[in-house]
This record gives sequence, C-alpha cells and structure tokens, in this order.
Amino acid sequence: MIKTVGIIGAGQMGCGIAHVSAAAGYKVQLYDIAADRIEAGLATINGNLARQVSSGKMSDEDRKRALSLIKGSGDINDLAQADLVIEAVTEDETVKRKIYGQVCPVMRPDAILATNTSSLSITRLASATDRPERFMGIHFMNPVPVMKLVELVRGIATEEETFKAAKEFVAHLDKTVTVAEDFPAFIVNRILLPMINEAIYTLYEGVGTVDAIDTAMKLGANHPMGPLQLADFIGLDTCLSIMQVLHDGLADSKYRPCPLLVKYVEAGWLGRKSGRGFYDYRGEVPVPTR
Ligand SMILES: CC(=O)CC(=O)SCCNC(=O)CCNC(=O)[C@H](O)C(C)(C)COP(=O)(O)OP(=O)(O)OC[C@H]1O[C@@H](n2cnc3c(N)ncnc32)[C@H](O)[C@@H]1OP(=O)(O)O
Ligand SMILES: NC(=O)C1=CN([C@@H]2O[C@H](COP(=O)(O)OP(=O)(O)OC[C@H]3O[C@@H](n4cnc5c(N)ncnc54)[C@H](OP(=O)(O)O)[C@@H]3O)[C@@H](O)[C@H]2O)C=CC1
Repeated sequence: MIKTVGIIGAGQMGCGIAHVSAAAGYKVQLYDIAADRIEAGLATINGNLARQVSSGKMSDEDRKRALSLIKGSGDINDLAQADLVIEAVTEDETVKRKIYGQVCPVMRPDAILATNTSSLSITRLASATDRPERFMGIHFMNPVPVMKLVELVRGIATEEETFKAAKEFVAHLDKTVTVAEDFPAFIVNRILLPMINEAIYTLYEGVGTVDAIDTAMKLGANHPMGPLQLADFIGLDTCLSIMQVLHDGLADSKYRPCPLLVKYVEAGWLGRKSGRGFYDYRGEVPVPTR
C-alpha cells in the first residue's frame, strides 16, 4: 500500500505531482539536486494550492494540510522511506539512467520506481534499474493539478502487481488512466508533438507569424492554447527531446524536428521556464518573438 511518495526533480512536473499527491493525503518527499529549485518549487505549489482555495475547489485548512505533507530535500537518502518514487527530471536518457543508479540502492527493495518520461522507452529505462519488475511509466499531463489524464505504460518486465498499485494510486488522485504500449512518446505525445512541430515548421516557412498561428488554432480549432504557446508551456527542450525520440525510434522523416526548434533550444530559449521562447515573458504580457 502506497503511503509515502518520493519525487525526483522539483521542476514544473515534479512540483505538480507533489501538489496532487499531497492534496490526496500522501506524504511527499520532494528531492532535487538544486536547493534553490526546491525552495522555488514549494513556493509554486503553495501558489497553485492558494489558487484552488480562491476558486472554492479547496479549503484553506486542506491547503495547509497538503503543504505540511510535502518535505523538500537535497539528500537522496531521504527517499528511503518512499513506497513509490516518481522520477520527473529532465527528458534526457543519460540523466535519468544516472539518477536510477543513485536512487535504487537507497530505495526499499519492495518499493516501486516510476518515470514521468514523455517519450523514452520504459523497457530501456528499466534496464538501468535493479527492479525492472517494479518499474513503469506514470505519465502526468501539464499542468498536473488541472489535467485529468495519466498515461500508464508497462515495460516488458513490469509485474501486474506494480501496474495495479500504480492504477490505484492514480485513481486516488482522482485522475483518469489510459494505458499505452511502450512505443516512442506513447499516445498523447505521439499525436500532440508532431502537431506542435508542424506549427513550428509553419512559422519557419513564413506561412504565418507566431500570433497568426496561435490565433488560427485557438479560434479555428478551439484549442485552449495555440500550439506555439503550448510548446513554450511544455518547454522547448522537452519538445525537442520528444521529437528526437520519435525520429530515432520510428525512423520516419515525418518526425524530423524543425530546425527552428533546434535553434531556439540552442539559444537557451526554452519557453516560459527560461523567460523566452516563441514568446518573450520578461515583460508584463507575453510578446511574440517572431
Ligand atoms: C509534454 C507531455 O509529456 C504531455 C503534456 O503534458 S502535453 C500538454 C498538455 N496540456 C495542455 O494541452 C494544456 C492546454 N491548456 C489548457 O488546457 C488551458 O489553457 C489551461 C488549463 C492550462 C489554463 O486554462 P485557462 O482557462 O486558460 O486559464 P485559467 O482560467 O486561468 O485556468 C483554469 C484553471 O487552471 C489552473 N491553472 C492554470 N494554469 C496552471 C498552472 N500552470 N498550474 C496549476 N494550475 C493552473 C487555474 O488555477 C484554474 O483553476 P481553477 O479552475 O481552480 O481556478
Ligand atoms: N513539461 C511538460 O509539459 C511535461 C513534461 N513531462 C516530463 O517530465 C519530466 C520533467 O519535465 P519538466 O518538469 O517539464 O522539466 P523541468 O526542466 O521543469 O524540471 C526538471 C527538473 O529536474 C531537475 N534535475 C535535473 N537533473 C537532475 C538530477 N540529476 N537530480 C535531481 N534533479 C535533477 C532539474 O534541475 P535543474 O534545472 O537544476 O537542472 C529540474 O528541477 C521530463 O521527463 C518530461 O519529459 C511529462 C509530462 C509533461
């Protein structure tokens, strides 16, 4: 039975997962290598919980209780108590494999290790752990407190008991599960990211400006965010990594990452999280960069 959830990576997804887990009553141990990340993450979680209080979705008492259940830590040994550890670090296989090498010796042998990866092979990531039977993908959507879906992905060795425990955990968070097979980028990103990449090609080829493309998809297809706004929201580094995984994994030129996306990432323009992407967020309102 899962009581304590360990989370690795206090970025946008790690904090979102910490938020919903604590709100559902789980004890949460939030680990990141950077102490300032943890501090900033806890402040973000508090802000998002407060939003839920002001919109009447949560009482202030529940906000305080949820916050008190989250402990931030820069010491990986603090994950020893966790029944389930969810890794939500950068979408980079080398970084994730390194983390598994560090966390597995710390974790209880019976504990489950899950990854929030957007695209990487669960089977291949499992091979970098000491517990492929108790390893799987639990893929949350951004922003975690709002999005109802969680994709569950088994690796070749994932045991049924692991899958069941993950399914129960997600149900307890009041989210809906879809099951995806272990193919590059699973279901949501297999469909969503080529659309975003195509929007970037549309910009690259001069078919429309950032504003024209986003307005077209918001008003013409009823998307809540335009594709370029969404790319900035996800993070352009993450978008590029997903396209590379699709391109390498499916060996089809239709998944070729747009050179403009590559250029933005090379410039360190990663979207909202770095202050600039297809929009510049450093002023009062976002301004298109093209
Ligand atoms: C890359 C991957 O691996 C997979 C992915 O996640 S792909 C990305 C999937 N996500 C999407 O496609 C998101 C698309 N965008 C949307 O659905 C909407 O724009 C949105 C829900 C983010 C915001 O909706 P909106 O109507 O424009 O804004 P707003 O009215 O301010 O917010 C709606 C609610 O979301 C909350 N919210 C908005 N942004 C938030 C954030 N970043 N974190 C937490 N909560 C947030 C607001 O507090 C509000 O909650 P209440 O109803 O409790 O007040
Ligand atoms: N963004 C999205 O919309 C979604 C992303 N995901 C997936 O979730 C994961 C995280 O993405 P996201 O939260 O957006 O990324 P962020 O860049 O916001 O956060 C990643 C976090 O991981 C930290 N980190 C990096 N290396 C280590 C390490 N060795 N040990 C501990 N922490 C580390 C980073 O710290 P630092 O910045 O200091 O390097 C950062 O705090 C990725 O796998 C991504 O594909 C899944 C669904 C949606």
